[in-house]
This record gives sequence, C-alpha cells and structure tokens, in this order.
Amino acid sequence: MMNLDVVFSGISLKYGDFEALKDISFSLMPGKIYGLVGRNGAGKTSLLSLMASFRTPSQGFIKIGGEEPFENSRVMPQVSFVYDSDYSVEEWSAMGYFEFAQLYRPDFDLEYAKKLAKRFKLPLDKPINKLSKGMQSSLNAILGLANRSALTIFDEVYLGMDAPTREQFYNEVIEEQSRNPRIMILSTHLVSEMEYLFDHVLILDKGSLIVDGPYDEVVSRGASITGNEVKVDRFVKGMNVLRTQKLGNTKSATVYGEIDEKERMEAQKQGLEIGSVSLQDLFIYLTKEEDSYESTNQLHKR
Ligand SMILES: Nc1ncnc2c1ncn2[C@@H]1O[C@H](COP(=O)(O)OP(=O)(O)OP(=O)(O)O)[C@@H](O)[C@H]1O
Repeated sequence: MMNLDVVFSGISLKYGDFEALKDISFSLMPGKIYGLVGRNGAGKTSLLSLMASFRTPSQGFIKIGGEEPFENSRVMPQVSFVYDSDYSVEEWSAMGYFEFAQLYRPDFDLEYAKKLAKRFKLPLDKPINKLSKGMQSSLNAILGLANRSALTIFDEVYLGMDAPTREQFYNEVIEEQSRNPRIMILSTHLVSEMEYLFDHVLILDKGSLIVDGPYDEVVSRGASITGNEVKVDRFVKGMNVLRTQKLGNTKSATVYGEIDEKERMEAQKQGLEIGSVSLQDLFIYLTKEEDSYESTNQLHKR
C-alpha cells in the first residue's frame, strides 16, 4: 500500500444551476480517520464522489498523491469508495465479489474479508440481492475494510446496520487502522455514536466547508460547565449557551466559545467542573437553521 495525500483546492460542483459544493479546499493526510459530517443534502456524497472520481468538479482541482485522479490508472487503484449501493439486481454472491476484488484490486486481502464475513455473519454463497439490507451494508463495510487502499471512503454504509453491527464495524475500523494505517473517511450524520473514531473533522453545511480541524481542537471550541445551579448561571451569563440540563440543584450548561485560563481558575474556585462539548452538540449548533433553533434545542434537552 502506498501513502498518498489528498488535496481539494477551490472545488465547486454544480448540478445545472444548483451549486452543491462551494469553493471547498482542504487536505487529508495519511494515517488519519476523517469524519465528514453534514445534514441531509449538505453535499457529503457529492464531495466523496468527486474524491472517488465518479464525477469531475465544475471548478478547482483535486490531487491524490500529487496527481489528478480522474481516469488516472496509477491513482485509482489506491482509492476505494463504498456507499449504499443498490444491489436489487445483483445475483453474484459475496464470495464472488471477494474473488473479483482479489483479481482486480492490488491491496485486497481475501483472507481478512472471509474472516470479517464470519464475524459479521454474512452468508458467502447467497445471491447478494437475496441478502437483507443490513447484510448488504455489512458486505459494503467488509469490501472497504479488506481493500487496503491508501484512501478508503465509507459513505454512510453503516446506516442499514443495526446498532450491535455498527458497534462491531466501529471496533473493526479502529483495529484495522492500527494494523494498516491509511486515510479513512467516514461520512455520517450519526455523529454522537461515531465521533470517538475521528482524528479530524470536516463539517459541511449547505455546500460549504464550515469546519476543518483536528477533533480535539474542534470540540475545544465549546465547553460544558457543571455544578451548583446558581453558580453555573452566574458563570455562563453573557456566554453563548447551546443547551442546559438540570438534575436536582445541579446544572450543566453547554456553551459555544473557548473558556480561557482566567475563567478556568474562576470555575475551579467556584467548584464548577469544566468538561468538553460533544461534536454532536457543536454540529447541531453550527448547522442550525436560524428559525428552527429553538425547536432543535428543545429536542436535544434530555
Ligand atoms: N445528480 C444530481 N442532480 C441534481 N442535484 C443533485 C444531484 N445529486 C445531488 N444533488 C443535490 O445536491 C445537494 C447535495 O446532495 P448530496 O447527496 O451530496 O448530500 P448529502 O450530504 O450526501 O445528503 P444525505 O445525508 O441526505 O445523503 C442536495 O441538495 C441534492 O438534492
């Protein structure tokens, strides 16, 4: 497996008059897991299909390992793109897929794929169109994991899986990444259950890239303050409060904005505990529709 970086520079994508991606620039470094987060219709699939050279941008350029990837036979074998494919007319079996992949993909590990199939309880000899939706998702996940290419793109393949299977997939991603580090990019709106996987976060909002940073740095853009209700209220006065939770006279407030050293010391003096904010909370806040903020806020008060 080669080590390649990925560069998007000034990328726009239009469907007719509609600009689905607007002037997007970022780069991906080898050995990291990237979370690509965005609401429905934000442009995640559009961005990933450009990365996989399924289409070409309207403006800007993409470089993978320093080369333009489109129809490039040196680069394309280094890219695997798995997405929620339509298998309704696919009569091949999973084993047939694996054997095909082994013939045509230089980094496909057949033994590992078979091991994963066993772990995910995926029948190897049934026609794929006869498998359940969740099984088809597992097949996609296995194809992505076992194809050890420099760039592995998972576009919401986990949506069809039930919760225990998703958990298994996440564990496998972590193990595989420590065995064979490469660029993995996971697009999702299941932020809360996946955020612990991400080294780096990209947030898309209505076609624009609004966040591009290491996970730790991104979640430090907010904080949670917990303690005595009166003291918490006094402490967060004037801050940008995203949501609050109460249990007895203990209150927890989530705020957007960094807490500086002086504020930290003050909090400590007051017996208040400062914790990190979840990516989920930040995501909801940063991509909220102006007029629906109240209702989203209500929805997420638990
Ligand atoms: N082939 C197409 N022709 C026209 N518009 C399209 C096409 N594909 C996507 N779009 C539009 O581009 C926008 C981004 O779509 P995209 O599928 O990239 O979003 P997404 O973030 O993957 O959404 P989801 O989470 O719902 O899958 C949407 O407004 C969508 O309607």
